[in-house]
Amino acid sequence: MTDKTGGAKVALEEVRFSYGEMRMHFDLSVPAAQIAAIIGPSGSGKSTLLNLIAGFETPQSGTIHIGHMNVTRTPPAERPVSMVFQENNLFAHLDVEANIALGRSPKLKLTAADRAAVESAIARVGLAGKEKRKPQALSGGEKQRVAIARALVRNRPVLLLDEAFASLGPALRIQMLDLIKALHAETAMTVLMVTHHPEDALHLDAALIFLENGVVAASGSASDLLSDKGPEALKRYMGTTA
Ligand SMILES: Nc1ncnc2c1ncn2[C@@H]1O[C@H](COP(=O)(O)OP(=O)(O)OP(=O)(O)O)[C@@H](O)[C@H]1O
Repeated sequence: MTDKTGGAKVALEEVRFSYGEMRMHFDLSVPAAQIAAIIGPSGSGKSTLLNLIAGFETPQSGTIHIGHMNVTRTPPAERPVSMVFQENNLFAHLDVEANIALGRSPKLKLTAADRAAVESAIARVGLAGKEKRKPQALSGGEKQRVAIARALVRNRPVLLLDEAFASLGPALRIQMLDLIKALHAETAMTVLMVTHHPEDALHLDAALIFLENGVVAASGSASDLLSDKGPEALKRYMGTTA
């Protein structure tokens, strides 16, 4: 796949959302074609932030823009995003090819162009020869490759990864990060990635967004924020304060 999808800017303005007592307030902007890693303690609001962008949750107030589109009240399927979760991305009764093709046509009514896009995505994520396998015959890493291929054929400018590689071992996680890096270089999509590994942001040369208690406590380049001069709150999270 060599077509440049081209990313879109993701901007949340004064977005407020709460689950009971847990009040969250997001004001942030990720430029088009940037990779941003979202880190922070458990319960700080990382998944909620992605769910608001994807449309699985709706803000109580504030606005969300993706590119020039105000998507604050837009249903998830109509937003220009794809999302990959930690698990359960695939339908167990469908083979690799069909699981990916769902990204083009939810009823699997495929045109020749759709089939070509699916074939190309399968090759791009390194699954050629495994098209007819069902998810149960795939490793954890292969399953996530299928989910990424589905996102690729959707051709959306924003990719959301919610701890997508958390259940993989370290070497496989790095392989998947390298795949994202290569796909990003080809498509220039905007990537927002929730991770419990701040070093992932360094590996991807990404921006870092650090959440604490439902707000952005720090943001900037990963190498700056993770250096000695980074904010105290981040050092506490990293366990690097004296
Ligand atoms: N569906 C829900 N109903 C009620 N409260 C929720 C729901 N989902 C999340 N919460 C609460 O909202 C807060 C933020 O949750 P969220 O899942 O966004 O955090 P997170 O940073 O992704 O955490 P983790 O790293 O553990 O996945 C937490 O206090 C959580 O308990």
